[in-house]
Amino acid sequence: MSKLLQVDNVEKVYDSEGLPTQALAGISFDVLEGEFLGIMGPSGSGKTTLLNCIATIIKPTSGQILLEGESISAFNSKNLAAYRGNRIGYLFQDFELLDNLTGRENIMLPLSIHGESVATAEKKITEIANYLNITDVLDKFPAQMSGGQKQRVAAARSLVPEPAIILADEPTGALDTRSARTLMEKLKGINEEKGRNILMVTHDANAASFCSRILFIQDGVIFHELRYQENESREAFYDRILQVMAQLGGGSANVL
Ligand SMILES: Nc1ncnc2c1ncn2[C@@H]1O[C@H](COP(=O)(O)OP(=O)(O)OP(=O)(O)O)[C@@H](O)[C@H]1O
Repeated sequence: MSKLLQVDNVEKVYDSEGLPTQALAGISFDVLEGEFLGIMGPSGSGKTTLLNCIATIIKPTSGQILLEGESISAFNSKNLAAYRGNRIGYLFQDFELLDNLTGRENIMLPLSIHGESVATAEKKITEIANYLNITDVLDKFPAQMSGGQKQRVAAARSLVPEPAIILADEPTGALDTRSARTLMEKLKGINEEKGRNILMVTHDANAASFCSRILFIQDGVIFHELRYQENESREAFYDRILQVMAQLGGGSANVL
């Protein structure tokens, strides 16, 4: 499998009011084509900092990040806009849907920005809405949807421009157990059936058990790695995740 994303010796030191905090301490890993990679670790271990560096929301202090072999820090403003707009997709805990737009309009938003024709956009939306079971909420506003429906609309919005990788930060964090499970099953399906790449930060062992590989970080470096074994049950993988979490401390282990 080829390397989709390369994180090479990335260090991030925050300097707030002269008090330096090392959030990432020279972290290195690759995301391979077709992976659903989970990032876990205790609170303050650097997970969001890592995701924000990949999303170009913040700049690493040193080291480099490459997408499909290209260094994202070397992008000019045009390439950077294209990278943020359609090579990476985002899925966050708090949905971030626009309240005054319907589900369909929210999903349509990135397509309109990229100048997609209405007919093509409609076709893509119909397909993804069917897959995520949100067809009946497409004409509703976010306030008229359940949390799970909102998050699946947000997932559709992040998937529809077909980015090279989806960056998900605690996507199940605001969902009840059933909705969290549905979302994870759908994300796993999209990864396996449609070959979409996902990098997901989570505290939740259940959500992580849908990943193909998990990196555990502590103090800004990789502490451990787990790989889903072929023919392994999700429950067995979940148990292995819990064992590592017990060594690390922190995190939640609610059964989905
Ligand atoms: N803007 C900032 N300025 C200064 N320090 C920061 C800033 N953002 C994060 N930090 C510090 O960097 C470290 C890593 O934070 P980060 O948010 O990446 O951790 P995390 O693993 O995502 O935590 P959590 O699971 O609680 O969200 C922490 O010590 C945190 O206090």
